[in-house]
Amino acid sequence: MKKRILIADDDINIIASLKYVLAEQGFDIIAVTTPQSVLEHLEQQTVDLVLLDMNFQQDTTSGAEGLQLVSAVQRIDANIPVIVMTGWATIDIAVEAMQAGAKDFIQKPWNNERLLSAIKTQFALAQSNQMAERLNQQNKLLTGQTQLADENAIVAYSAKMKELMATLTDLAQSDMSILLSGSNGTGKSMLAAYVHSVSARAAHSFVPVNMGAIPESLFESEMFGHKKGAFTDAKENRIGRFEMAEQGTLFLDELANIPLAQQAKLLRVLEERKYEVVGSSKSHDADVRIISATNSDLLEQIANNQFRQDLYYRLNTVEIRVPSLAERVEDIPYLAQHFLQLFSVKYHRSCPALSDAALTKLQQYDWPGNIRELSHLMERLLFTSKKAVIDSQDIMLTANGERENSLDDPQLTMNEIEKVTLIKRLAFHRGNATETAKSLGFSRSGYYRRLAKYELD
Ligand SMILES: Nc1ncnc2c1ncn2[C@@H]1O[C@H](COP(=O)(O)OP(=O)(O)OP(=O)(O)O)[C@@H](O)[C@H]1O
Repeated sequence: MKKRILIADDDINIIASLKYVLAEQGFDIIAVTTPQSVLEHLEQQTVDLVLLDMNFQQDTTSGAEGLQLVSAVQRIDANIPVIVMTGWATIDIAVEAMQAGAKDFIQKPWNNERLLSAIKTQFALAQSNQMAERLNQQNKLLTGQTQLADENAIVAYSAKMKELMATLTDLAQSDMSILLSGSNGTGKSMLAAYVHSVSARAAHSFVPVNMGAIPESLFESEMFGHKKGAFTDAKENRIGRFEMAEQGTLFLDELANIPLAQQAKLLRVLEERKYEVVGSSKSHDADVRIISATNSDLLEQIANNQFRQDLYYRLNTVEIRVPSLAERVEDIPYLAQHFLQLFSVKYHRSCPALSDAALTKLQQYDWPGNIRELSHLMERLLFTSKKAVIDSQDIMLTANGERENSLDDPQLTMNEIEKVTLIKRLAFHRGNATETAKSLGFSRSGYYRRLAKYELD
């Protein structure tokens, strides 16, 4: 949009030549000849800059009239830059005008280049002030929300996520088994907990179990519990996950990692709605709602005889696909700010803002690790950028979606090297846990132990 300049001078010849010079530069010009009409115009329309004569009556040389007008303009809108002009320039008038709020001072007869450069400088300054003010407001808003920072708050602004949340809220009212599918880090665990929290079972426990992390030999003991002495290592009675989730929700995460033999045991419990504690023959009712999650293609696993079809049908009364982050780029700015806020509260640091260019960069990246990756990046940026406004060059991403973490850094400890390697390998296998563990030579439980250790889970 064209910038609008208000010229105020009582000499119509001066107005004519200023108009000529400025209109040629593409500015929209309004010209007035009395102090009163300056104020009237400012009250009625948007003006981006005022070019003001300091002496409206030719015989006055004090500049008092101009000074009063500068102050009056400031009272109407302190953000409008005022450049004063006078034919009787003295350093005193210049100083007074600046003190009254003028941003610059031009001496008549003026030099066109100097005049244009002064005007352009004011427009550039006004724009950056406006930007700083916007960021300041955003920061205030975020700091004001500090008390409300909630790591369980689900960010869902995109149409896809709004629809998904509405479906889940609806399904939560039923007792149906829900299978959440989607890549790693898309929020499946969080959404499972959400369903529980708005369901009729909310007053009871939500019990997550990472099926990949349970050693095969301990599956029954973990899930159904054991009696003291039931096997060599059973030194105490142990409550299983089904019992913990009694009347609540049992969340079976990484479902595809259940070995076939254990799948049969789980299926029996789900069919009969009864289970036995290891070392006891007494049956317990399994009053739990099951939500499960997977990032694998279960149909492919069924076709390869790695997953039981009957168990799949038992668990997927409803199957919901959680979209990857790249499929909901509209959420990225909100998520990024949400995590910056959460981490700044956690680490007692002031919360930085993200520049528009930084947000664009985040939206153009493909996020193989999805929301978890975004969250880790925001945590890291809080320490590496240390700026009030994070800009695009502060964000280290590469075009193919891999992080620029160098293992050659001589400062890295062995743990840090392991963590970086794990992150890189996970990204390489696009979040596939089985492939990542296999390629690093870790057992499934060893892999999950490390994920937990480095807080990558
Ligand atoms: N919509 C969201 N709003 C805010 N935070 C989110 C959202 N979705 C996910 N998160 C956060 O991102 C991280 C990863 O989410 P979560 O663990 O639920 O993903 P997941 O799909 O279960 O991952 P995995 O398949 O690896 O188990 C968590 O810290 C979670 O709190």
